[in-house]
Amino acid sequence: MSIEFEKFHGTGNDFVVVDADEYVPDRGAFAREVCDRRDGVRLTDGGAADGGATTAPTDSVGADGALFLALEPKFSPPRAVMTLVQPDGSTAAMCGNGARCAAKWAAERTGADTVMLDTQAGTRRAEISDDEVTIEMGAPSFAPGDVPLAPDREQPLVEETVEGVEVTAVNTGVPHAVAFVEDVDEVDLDAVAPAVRHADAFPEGANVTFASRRSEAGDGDTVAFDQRTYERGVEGETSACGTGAVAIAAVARRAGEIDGDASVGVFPPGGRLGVTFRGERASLTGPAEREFTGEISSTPEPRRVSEA
Ligand SMILES: N[C@@H](CCC[C@H](N)C(=O)O)C(=O)O
Repeated sequence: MSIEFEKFHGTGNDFVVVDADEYVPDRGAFAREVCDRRDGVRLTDGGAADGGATTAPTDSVGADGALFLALEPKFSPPRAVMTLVQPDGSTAAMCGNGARCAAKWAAERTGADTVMLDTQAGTRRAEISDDEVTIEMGAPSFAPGDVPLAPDREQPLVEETVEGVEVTAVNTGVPHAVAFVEDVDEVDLDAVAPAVRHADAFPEGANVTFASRRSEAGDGDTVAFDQRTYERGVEGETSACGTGAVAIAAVARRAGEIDGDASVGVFPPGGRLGVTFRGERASLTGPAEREFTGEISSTPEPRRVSEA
């Protein structure tokens, strides 16, 4: 069995995009296989890709997740149902950069410049231009039940020490523990983030996002932050995280560090993301690009639990 895919990235956060009509009986097993940075999707010459043909390690690309997209083009604007399956086989309710890639994918198929995306975190409107996609991200929530925090917790977790790191917990579609530090590049993410990601405070886990404020903002931004995020499901650092960028802006806003209408530039290792607010609702802007298309030569079949 072989299936077609497209490889996209949003500010360096990269995804294998699969039309939901393709036969993938076990999405978790598929994502574990194709996202593997060593043995997953690989580039071959001429920009095509094949899941099993190439062996040169320098050509390995993997991905931060597999996006399954079900297009419903008969609506105006067109809609797509987005499901993100992560490299560990788990499903995430929302992905800011993945949603921007999904919107670009749907726009390329339909010619529309507005797309509605149905995610597990809600329906999100996306506006697509030549080089950027802006997506509505909803209202970030600090409420203990929304993050979620431990069931006996009644107050938001704000500037509290969790596993040695002072964090604020917010849900921007998925949970984030946000820590402001002097310099994100000084943080040993692999050493400190896993304990926070798995802390009892977060019964469903959390993405761990570090931020430091830049002394100057540019590009029309009112304020700018550097970002590094350790992602749940990837279990490592990614080049960018859209929900993390919104989380930084939301926590800074809650702390009164930025004005309600500020245009916030967030700089993960992969580039720049823009965050703005209309009332309590956030929007996320950044580049989304198709890198190449290909076929994956084998589709993992569902495994019995005893084989897993
Ligand atoms: N990279 C994403 C976030 C994906 C979900 C996350 N790993 C989780 O499990 O919550 C983004 O751009 O927002």
